Amino acid sequence: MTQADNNRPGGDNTDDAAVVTVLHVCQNYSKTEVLHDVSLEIRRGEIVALIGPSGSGKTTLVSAIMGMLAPQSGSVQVLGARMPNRMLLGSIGYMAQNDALYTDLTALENLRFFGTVLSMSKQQLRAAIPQVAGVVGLAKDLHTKVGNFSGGMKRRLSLAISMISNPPILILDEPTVGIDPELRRQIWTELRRLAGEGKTILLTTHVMEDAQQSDRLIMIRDGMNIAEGTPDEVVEQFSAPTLEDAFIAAGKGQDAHHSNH
Ligand SMILES: Nc1ncnc2c1ncn2[C@@H]1O[C@H](COP(=O)(O)OP(=O)(O)OP(=O)(O)O)[C@@H](O)[C@H]1O
Repeated sequence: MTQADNNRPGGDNTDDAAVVTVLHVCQNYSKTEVLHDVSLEIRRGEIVALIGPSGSGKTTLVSAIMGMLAPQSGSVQVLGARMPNRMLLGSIGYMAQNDALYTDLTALENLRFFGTVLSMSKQQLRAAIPQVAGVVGLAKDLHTKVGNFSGGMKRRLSLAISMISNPPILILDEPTVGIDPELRRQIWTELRRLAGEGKTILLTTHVMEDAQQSDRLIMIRDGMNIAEGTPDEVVEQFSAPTLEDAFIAAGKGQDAHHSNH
């Protein structure tokens, strides 16, 4: 553990400590309930995937975990602190679903900008920028204006930015959209390395390969946590041959549940 980790709130977490604890969270927009009594726990060094169909509440749940919204009921704790908590912003590297990048600036300038916002020194940036750019395969494109990047390159730059300050928690909203299989593999190797160092990684995904590679899956449907476990356990819970079949079976089960109420 680095000195920086020790200085962070809750940075002395032991290996099996819960880094994220969500308890009975409910969230409504107007009269629509988007999250219904969601509880979950994520431990240090785990890679957890939230999987669920479009509109099931994954991004809303992630926003509550990050403290970008205060849920109407229930609680969220991150590194032992109740969220929302501004002190924890620097401890969470976030990759949003919509790339929030400066298109008039180069990739290098974007990385420098976001690193500076996080109070990184010039020396820290000099070391971190080539490292994170290498991870996402953008080392040769650092001097290109982001406005000239493809969609996948923008996703990769957003991922690099989320990692720039080496935060203990990464929250990645659909990180591999538009990323080709070879680079996806490279990114997964890096995520595994980071988890091995004790980083905690939460991602949302529709991509079954990503779900399959995660340590644990949390299936979200209609704002509810309907299944949880390792990929093999989830497949078993639905008596399905593959994860994709389990995902489809979960949808059918949920539809049947609705028609009975
Ligand atoms: N600020 C908001 N105001 C009103 N409704 C919202 C707001 N944010 C999200 N919603 C609604 O809440 C529901 C859940 O949205 P959310 O973005 O959390 O789903 P998601 O699972 O992340 O979907 P996707 O996979 O498509 O990103 C959707 O019906 C969405 O329209």
